[in-house]
Amino acid sequence: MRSDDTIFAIASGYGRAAVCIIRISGARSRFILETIAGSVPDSRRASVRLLREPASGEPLDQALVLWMPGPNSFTGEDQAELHIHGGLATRAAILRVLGSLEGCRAAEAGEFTRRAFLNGRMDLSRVEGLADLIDAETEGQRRQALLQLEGRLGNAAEGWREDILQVLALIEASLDFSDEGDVPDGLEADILRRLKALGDELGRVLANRSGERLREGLTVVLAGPPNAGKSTLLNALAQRDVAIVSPIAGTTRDVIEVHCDLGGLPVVIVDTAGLRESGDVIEQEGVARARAKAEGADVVLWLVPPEGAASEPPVARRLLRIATKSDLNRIREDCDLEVSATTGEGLPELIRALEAEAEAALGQGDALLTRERHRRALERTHSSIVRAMEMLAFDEPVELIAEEVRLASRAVGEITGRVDVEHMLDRLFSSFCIGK
Ligand SMILES: Nc1nc2c(ncn2[C@@H]2O[C@H](COP(=O)(O)OP(=O)(O)OP(=O)(O)O)[C@@H](O)[C@H]2O)c(=O)[nH]1
Ligand SMILES: [K+]
Ligand SMILES: [Mg+2]
Repeated sequence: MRSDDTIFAIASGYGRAAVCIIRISGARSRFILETIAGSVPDSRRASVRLLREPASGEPLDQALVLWMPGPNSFTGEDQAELHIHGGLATRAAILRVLGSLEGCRAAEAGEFTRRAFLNGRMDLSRVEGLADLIDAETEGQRRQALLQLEGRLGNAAEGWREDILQVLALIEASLDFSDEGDVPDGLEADILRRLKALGDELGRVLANRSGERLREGLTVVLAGPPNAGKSTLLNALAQRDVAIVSPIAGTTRDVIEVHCDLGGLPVVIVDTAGLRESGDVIEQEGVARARAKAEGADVVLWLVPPEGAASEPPVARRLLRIATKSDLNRIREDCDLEVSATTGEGLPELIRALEAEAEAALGQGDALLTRERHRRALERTHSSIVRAMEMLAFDEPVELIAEEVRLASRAVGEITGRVDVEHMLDRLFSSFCIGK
């Protein structure tokens, strides 16, 4: 695979459709339009063209054609789009012709966006925002992904990096003033103040985990004794026949997950094996998985059947006790809610309770971090800042403190995928030259 190939791909999804959009990017985009569309339309003006097989001149389709020269295109390269008719034979014919042209090939997954990143059109955080936007299944996820695509995290990370580099410049500048090799007192207070403000801010950002949860969904685990009605309730909540239901205790062994949209927030509902001692090794494994799932869950719904629960509920962050099969009219005490999956009684209340849990855990989308990757980079940034403050307090050598601050700038740069830290330092120091 060559990175200077011109690539093409269907951008509008597969299957029969009214219109199919083929996206093209690379140096031969103009040549492709000249070859199959006869001529290149005005830049960024949708124009109708008859597409022809280059060798025979035979018509392939009537299409809307776009020409978007670089560098102000999505990928930064010359780009074209063919809006063709969405029939399977039409698209197959045009893809075949494109593939037969020299220097042109089908794109790999993510290759358009990879080129956009490599050409500096998008930083890594925006690339991730774009991926999340395409995957977004709920309103909350859509909003969060769009904010990230628009650069909310990327801009914040760039701002932190600029602050860190300013501190670094001050530390390096103090080399010129200091005889003892440590930071002179006059500068030390200023540097400490800046580091402290930054450390506090990053600490606040790290404390908010709702962005990652919103991206992945709130996990709600259905747990309880065998035959409590877990699988029946899962099917009722999912409004689909996902899990096998039977009067036989020990029906469910595997962990079954269903993604739901509750009030615009993503919730993953997990059905598990009924908790009991069992001689059956497969059921034992199911029970072990059920316990592990419950322990990692955001919310456990502990299902209590009419005959009561023989075992204790698992350890959980949040636990709601749900009396099941309320149509059987047996009173259970100490339950938060009563439901009947058979009649639907209590289901709206249960859904509202879950919506409230999701709202509380996922917040209003004000979190900056949406992935473990961001968190790890920012944690390293934060600990380097804290260490640099300690080193300053202990009058350690300037060079060592500078190195620690440099580590912080590199770690925060990973969020946007910036690698040219050194270049940035060059620019900064050229405008910051003191005395020499
Ligand atoms: N009357 C009544 N019966 C129910 C209700 N929910 C489930 N049942 C019945 O209870 C039995 C067990 O239901 P399941 O959903 O398989 O229970 P489970 O907790 O998943 O059981 P295991 O997977 O074996 O642990 C089945 O016969 C269901 O039809 C309900 O709301 N009312
Ligand atoms: K069952
Ligand atoms: Mg079950």
